[in-house]
Amino acid sequence: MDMDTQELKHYVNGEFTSSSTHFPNTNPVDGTEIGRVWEADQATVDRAVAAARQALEGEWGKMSQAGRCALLHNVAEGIEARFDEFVAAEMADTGKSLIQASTIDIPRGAANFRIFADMAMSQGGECFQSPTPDGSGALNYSINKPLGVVAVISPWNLPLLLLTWKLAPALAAGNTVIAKPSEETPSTATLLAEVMHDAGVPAGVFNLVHGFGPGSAGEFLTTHPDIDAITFTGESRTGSAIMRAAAEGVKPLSFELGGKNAAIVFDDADFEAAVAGVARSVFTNGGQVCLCTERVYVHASLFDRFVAALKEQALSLKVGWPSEPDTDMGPLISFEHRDKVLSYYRLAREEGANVITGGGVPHFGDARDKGAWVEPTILTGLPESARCVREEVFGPICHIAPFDTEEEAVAMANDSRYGLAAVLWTRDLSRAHRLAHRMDAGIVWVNSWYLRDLRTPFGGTKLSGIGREGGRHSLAFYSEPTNICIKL
Ligand SMILES: NC(=O)c1ccc[n+]([C@@H]2O[C@H](COP(=O)([O-])OP(=O)(O)OC[C@H]3O[C@@H](n4cnc5c(N)ncnc54)[C@H](O)[C@@H]3O)[C@@H](O)[C@H]2O)c1
Ligand SMILES: O=C/C=C/C=C(\O)C(=O)O
Repeated sequence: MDMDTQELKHYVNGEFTSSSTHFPNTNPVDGTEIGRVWEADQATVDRAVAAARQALEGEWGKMSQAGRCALLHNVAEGIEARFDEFVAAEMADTGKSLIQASTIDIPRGAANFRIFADMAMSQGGECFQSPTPDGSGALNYSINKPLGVVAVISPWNLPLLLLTWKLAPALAAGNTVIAKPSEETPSTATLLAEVMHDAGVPAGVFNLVHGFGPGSAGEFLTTHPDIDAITFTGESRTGSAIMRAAAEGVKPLSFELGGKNAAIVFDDADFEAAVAGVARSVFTNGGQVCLCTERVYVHASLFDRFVAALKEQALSLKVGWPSEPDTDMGPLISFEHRDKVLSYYRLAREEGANVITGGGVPHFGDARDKGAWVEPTILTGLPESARCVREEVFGPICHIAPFDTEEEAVAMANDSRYGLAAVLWTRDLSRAHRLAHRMDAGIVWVNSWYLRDLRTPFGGTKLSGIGREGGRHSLAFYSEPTNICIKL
């Protein structure tokens, strides 16, 4: 793909195609247009769904598990063979740092295909030897069939990682897919289509349509009568809209949604580790990770020292050109998202926050002044009822509040409509286990953040989602078990 005159097409039934309208692709570093993206109309989506159905009932549906999983390994190798192209494309769409794109986003694209190909091959089924009234006995065993034609809708913050986190298990379980990446980040999804094509994935197995949500490809997919299931990662309110769209057809849904994640730093914590760990969990990817910390609770005895230390960390972040190897943070994804984050920076002041650092837009004196940049920001002094403490901002910002007792800390951390991730910083092993059990969150890290084992259940409670992804949890969602009872 030529990034200078980028023209991003859909991938339908094994062919790259255009449609009737297109939209610009913009680099948020300096606001330059880097190409154009075709927007799928209803007819394009209809063709993609029909191609997926035909593949499911054809070559792909008849292919062995081993054959499918060997192809997924080929895809992983194809991503790695074009690693630098994927890194460049991800950075151009998002402005994320070279460090982030090359150590997290793109490696996980390949890893996601490998983990689910291997787990699908090694996962057996259930079998029971059952008693019967006449004493002859019965054998109960289950087989897993694919759900069918699956719509995959993914967000812009970790574009390849989150697309393949859904796509890989869906294909490993034998489904066919129509994927719609975020309109903000079309590039690596299109590269992936090239890799899938070259890897020999049969036509119609993986289809890619570009576009927006309402009134565009996203809505055309979620309301399509021949879609069998929907897997979505994005904002909670979008999840509500998709639930409404899917309700008529009672479609299975997998949702990974928003968060307002808390970190709790206890008085016995390794102070330096906690400061560095919280800085990482607040500012990674400019705070544009669903698992990022936006609420920090620090034991009163450490509070002033911790605030000062985290401020020092924020000021030491290199907010700069994404391609520079020591850059920690780039711009936000778009001007629209920057306006949202800046509106919370203004709101924080209106709600009476102390702005410890940040709260505005950095000045570079070069082309970056035309990009979607904000300053890393730390707040204190707000009540727990403040909107900046309750609502997801999804930017490089956190609010720090003191606590005196465990009970107080847990109560504040759990007082949220979200329940995705929590981080506990303590050396007390008993407290770590005891409080991890009490957190209203799908994922709890102790003395670490974003350490990932892809076999573990990943997802959130409350407004943070429905279901879990990861390992057998993903394969279970993308499968329909049938139990068979044989009387002996
Ligand atoms: N829980 C997780 O694992 C996780 C991971 C990443 C991001 N997120 C969340 O995602 C959000 C940021 O991502 P975003 O801004 O791309 O989210 P978003 O909801 O705006 O968009 C996500 C995707 O949904 C599509 N979409 C939007 N409206 C739609 C509709 N009505 N019907 C069908 N498709 C529609 C978009 O085009 C995009 O592809 C944050 O809230 C973040 O917390 C959650
Ligand atoms: O922004 C959300 C990040 C999600 C990360 C994962 O789903 C993962 O690491 O598997």
